[in-house]
Amino acid sequence: MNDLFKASRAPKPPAKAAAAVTPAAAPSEYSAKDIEVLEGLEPVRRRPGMYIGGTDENALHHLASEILDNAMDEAVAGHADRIDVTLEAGNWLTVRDNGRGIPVDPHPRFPKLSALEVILTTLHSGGKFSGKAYETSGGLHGVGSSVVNALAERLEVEVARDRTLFAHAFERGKPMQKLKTVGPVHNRRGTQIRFKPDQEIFGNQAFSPARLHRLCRSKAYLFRGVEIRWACDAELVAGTETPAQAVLHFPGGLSDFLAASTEGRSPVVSSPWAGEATFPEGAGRVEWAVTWLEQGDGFLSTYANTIPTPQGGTHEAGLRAALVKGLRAYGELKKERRAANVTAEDLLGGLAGMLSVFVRDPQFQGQTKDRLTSQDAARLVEAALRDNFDHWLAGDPGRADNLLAWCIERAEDRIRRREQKETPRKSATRKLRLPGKLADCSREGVDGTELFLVEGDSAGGSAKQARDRETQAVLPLRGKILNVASASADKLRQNQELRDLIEALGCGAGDRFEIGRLRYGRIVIMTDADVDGAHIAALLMTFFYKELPELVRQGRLFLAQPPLFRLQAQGKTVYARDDADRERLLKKEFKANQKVDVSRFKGLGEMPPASLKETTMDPKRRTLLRVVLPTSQIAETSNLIEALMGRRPELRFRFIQDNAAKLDEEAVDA
Ligand SMILES: Nc1ncnc2c1ncn2[C@@H]1O[C@H](COP(=O)(O)OP(=O)(O)OP(=O)(O)O)[C@@H](O)[C@H]1O
Ligand SMILES: [Mg+2]
Ligand SMILES: [Mg+2]
Repeated sequence: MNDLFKASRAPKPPAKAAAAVTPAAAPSEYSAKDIEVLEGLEPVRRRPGMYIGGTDENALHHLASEILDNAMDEAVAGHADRIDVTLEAGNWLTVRDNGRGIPVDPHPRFPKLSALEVILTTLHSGGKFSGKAYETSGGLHGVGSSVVNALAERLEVEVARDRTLFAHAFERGKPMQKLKTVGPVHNRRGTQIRFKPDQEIFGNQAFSPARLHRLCRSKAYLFRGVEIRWACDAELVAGTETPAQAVLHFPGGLSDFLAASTEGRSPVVSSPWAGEATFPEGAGRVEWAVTWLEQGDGFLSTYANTIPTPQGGTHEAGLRAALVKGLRAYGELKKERRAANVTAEDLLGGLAGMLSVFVRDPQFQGQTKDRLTSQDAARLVEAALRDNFDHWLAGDPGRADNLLAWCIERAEDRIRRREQKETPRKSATRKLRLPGKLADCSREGVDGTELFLVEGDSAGGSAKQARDRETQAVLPLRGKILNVASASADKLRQNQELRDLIEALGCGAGDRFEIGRLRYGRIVIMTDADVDGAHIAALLMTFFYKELPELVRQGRLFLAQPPLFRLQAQGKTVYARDDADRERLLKKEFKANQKVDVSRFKGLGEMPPASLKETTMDPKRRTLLRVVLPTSQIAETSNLIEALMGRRPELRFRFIQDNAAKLDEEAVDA
C-alpha cells in the first residue's frame, strides 16, 4: 500500500516540454497525469470483475462464498465447529462462526488501526500467507473479506474474543467509526459478519435462498467436523422447496453427498468407490466418492480446501489418471485387450462423483478460484487414489467386471462414431454412413437382425444395455418426429430424426428405395406405454406406410409391447401391459389375500435394463405385434391415415389403440 501511495506522487513531466509537443486541450493529449493509481478499496469498486468475476448473479453469490469460506477455514483449522448462516429480508446476509475471532489488537505496521480494520479495508492483508495460523485454508490471497466490504452498502462485524465483544461497521468499504468495545460476553466467541450487497454495484439482484442453502449444504458435506445452521426469512422461501431452517451436519461426508445427489438413478456398480487418504509429509489429504450411472450424463464436482472448482484443475487430473490407469491395468489382468482403448472420457462421461482435497498453500486461477492450479496436487492425488482404486477393483470382481464392460462399450461406441465420420472420406464407393447415435449390432445383413426405434435418449440408454449386441441395434429418436402425412417432401427430407432413421436402414426411401440395401431384417418400434408413446408410434407407422411401404408389405415392421406395470410379491414378478391386464394378472397370478406391490413405469428409460430385456426385447420371452396391411385394404387404410394424421390429431391415440387391438390377432414372434 505504501508503495502504491508513493507511485501516485511520481514526478510530473515539466510543463514546458508538454506544451511544446501538444497544444493545450488537444483531444490526443495523453501523459503521465492520465495514469491513475487507485488506492485502498477503490479498485474493487471500479473493477469488480477482477475480484469477483463480474457483477452478475454469480458475482453476487461470490460475496457470500468469501465470507462463508473464511468461516470454513476457521472450522477446518480446528477452531470452530458451528457456523450460522442467516438470510434476512432486504438482502441482508449474516455468517457467524464460533472460531477464534478476527484479531482486534493494533496492527504492528499500522499501530493506529486494529487488525480487523486493516483486514477489511486493505487488499492483500490476511493470516493465510505463511501457513502459520491456518494449515490448509481456502483463503490465500488476503482479499476476500476486504472485497466483500468494498462492495457492501453496509457491513457490520462483531468479534467475540477473550470474553469481550467488539463491533465495527463499514459503508462501501469505509469505516463508520473506530472499533467499538461493546462489553463483556460469556458463552460466545468467534466472528459474525452481517452485510448487504451494494445496489450501486449489483442493481436489484438479490441472494437466492436455494443457492445459498445448496452452498451451505455442500460445505457441510465437505467437512464433517462442522455443523452449519441455515435460516432464512420464511417469506423468501414460501412455496419453494428450500427450507426456512435446516441443521446441516453430515458425518458420512462425501459418501452421503453422493448418495443424495444420485438418488433414484441406477448405478453400473453395486457400491460406490469412496474413501479418504492423507498425503505424505503432512501435505494435506483427499476424500472422494465416485460411482457410475447406467444412463444419462454424470457429473464430477471437485473442491479444494472446500472451495468449489467448477473448472477442475490439477486435483481432477490426478483422479482421472488414477481411474484410467487403474481400469486399464485391471483389463490387462483380466486379459481383456479392449480395455486399452478406454480413455478418461469413456470413464468420466457417466461418472457421478465428488473429489475434495485439502492442500497447503493452494494455487488457484484468479480470485473466483474456479480452477486449482497447484502443480503437486495432480501427483499427490493420483498416488493416493491409484492404490485404493486397484484394491477396490480387486475387492469385488463382479463389480469391477461390470464397470470394465460398461467402459469398453462406451469406448467402442466412441470409436465407431469416429470411424463412421471418417468412412465417407476413406471409401467414396461403399458410402456407408450411419447416424452417430445408432448403436449398431455386430452381425451384418438382414438375417436375424433387428433395429429398435426408441423414444428419447434415456430409453435409448436402457435399450442399449438390454439388447443382444450381436443381433439388436438401437436408434434413439428425439422428441416427436415430424408428422409425415401433413409434411411436404422437402420438410421430410430435412427432418434430422427421419434422416437418421433412413440412414440407419440403409435402403433409401421414396423413389430411391432399394430393398437389397436394407440393413436389418426387422424394424421394431418401441415407445413408452402411454399416450405420447402411442402418438410417436403412430407417427412412425405413418412414415413407414408413406415412405417405405414395401417394408410393411413384407411384414418387417413391428410394435414392441413394453409393460406399464410391475406386480411383485414374495419372489414372484409379473408385468402387465395396461390396466385391464393388471387386473387380470392380479387375479390369476396371486392369491386373493396376498400383498402385491404394484409399480408403474413412467417410461422405458425408468425400467431397469434387465426388466426391459426380459419383458420387451428378448426374442425368447417378448411378444411383438406385426404391422400388417392386407393388399385389398391399402386404399382404405390410406384414407384412414390421411384422415387421422393429416387433420385430426386428437384421434391419433385412438387410432393406434384400435389398430394395436386389431393387430393383436396377428401377434407373432418367430
Ligand atoms: N471468520 C474468521 N475467523 C477468523 N479469522 C478470520 C475470519 N475471516 C477472516 N479472518 C482473517 O482475516 C484474514 C483476511 O481474510 P480475507 O478473506 O480477506 O483473505 P484470506 O481469507 O486470507 O484470503 P482470500 O482472499 O483468498 O479469501 C484471514 O486470512 C484471516 O486471518
Ligand atoms: Mg478469505
Ligand atoms: Mg483482506
